[in-house]
Amino acid sequence: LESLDVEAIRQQFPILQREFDGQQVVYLDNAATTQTPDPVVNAMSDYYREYNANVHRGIHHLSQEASIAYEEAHDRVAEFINADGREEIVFTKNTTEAENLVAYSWGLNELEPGDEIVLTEMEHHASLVTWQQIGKRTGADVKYIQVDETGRLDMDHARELITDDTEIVSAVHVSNTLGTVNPAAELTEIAHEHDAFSFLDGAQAVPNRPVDVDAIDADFYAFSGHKMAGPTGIGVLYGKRELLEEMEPYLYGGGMIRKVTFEESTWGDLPWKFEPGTPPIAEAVGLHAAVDWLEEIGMDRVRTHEEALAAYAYDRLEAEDDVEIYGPEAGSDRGGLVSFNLEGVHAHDLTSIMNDHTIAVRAGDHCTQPLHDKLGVPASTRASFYVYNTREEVDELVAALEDARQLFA
Ligand SMILES: Cc1ncc(COP(=O)(O)O)c(CN[C@@H](CS)C(=O)O)c1O
Repeated sequence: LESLDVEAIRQQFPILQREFDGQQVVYLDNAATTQTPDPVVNAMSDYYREYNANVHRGIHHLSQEASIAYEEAHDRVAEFINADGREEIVFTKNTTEAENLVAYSWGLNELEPGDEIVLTEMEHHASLVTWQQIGKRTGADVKYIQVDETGRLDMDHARELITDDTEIVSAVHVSNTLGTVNPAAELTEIAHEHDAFSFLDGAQAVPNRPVDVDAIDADFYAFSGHKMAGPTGIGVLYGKRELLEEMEPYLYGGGMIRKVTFEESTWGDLPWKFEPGTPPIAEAVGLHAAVDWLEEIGMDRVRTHEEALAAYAYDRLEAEDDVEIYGPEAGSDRGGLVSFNLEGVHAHDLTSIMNDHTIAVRAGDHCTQPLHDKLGVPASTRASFYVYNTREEVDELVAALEDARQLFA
């Protein structure tokens, strides 16, 4: 697998040439959001310049072009994750809304006291808070698969926790804090052994590695456009067709109906049933362009590049005596990010020092507060990589630690 031509890739991101105080930006906050390459920006500009119109098959030429582009974006995303067609691809605002769609449309209607929702201790708030609140409103119990001392899921505990009372297992595919790559297919298999649904949060997986929802056999799978070189404002809920067919929408309005009378309404075909009102048309065009752009690079090469950078960062940070790293050692089950703390320096102070060096990393709980409580730290600093990052940028990150030591430690 030949490596990426990072320089050629970087040329497509003018933002990476930006300087602050005479220093070129080192963008290592890709788990929060990735940057947007020119082909994606241009595709969205072209839409607004040449065929902007509302969708749902208006009669005029522009609406027909916009409708086709919007519908074909669903087809392209379906192909990208090996779903069975556009009917299984609902465009949402983001991963968070995709989680809420299943929670409100299925969870609120189907769950009752005695049922169980199984999450993991490393869940992002998008999943954890959503299902926690649905549990409170339905009386279903919420349980958490433990994370072991290496930062991996305790799969023995998973097998113990998932029972015939489990109705859904909602798990992060790749942890945005630990980098852990969870065994999505195995979790799904265990869930299915107990007739429970499997919902994978793929916000840190689809942008970074090949994902095949059919091979995983997930019932639901969610991710966001802005984390995969695409625009903000669009996410994806994948759902098995037969499940989405049975689910009641929870957002109503135009575009999602078949027939409306004063007394009653019936719902449109999939996926439109779950896409009320004017959808994110330009964003869908952008997401389509992002998928094309990523596929041109090749997701295997994206994964290899990220894992190599994460391994290099892990090794460099591991070599520092006063750095604590969270999550599994570098390898096949660590994605392209590293969260850590520098002894004696709060993550926010460290990240501020990093910013003095024009290095963009993230400090905080990364929307995984319960996990940080379990780790026994209030916050961590996280460096997360993408296709345009280099080993030299990792070296700059490590070098900046010295300033922090001088100032704070
Ligand atoms: C695993 C995981 N699951 C869900 C989300 C939410 O994605 P949205 O597009 O914001 O809805 C995220 C986004 N995590 C950002 C913001 S906290 C991070 O810095 O890690 C995620 O990483």
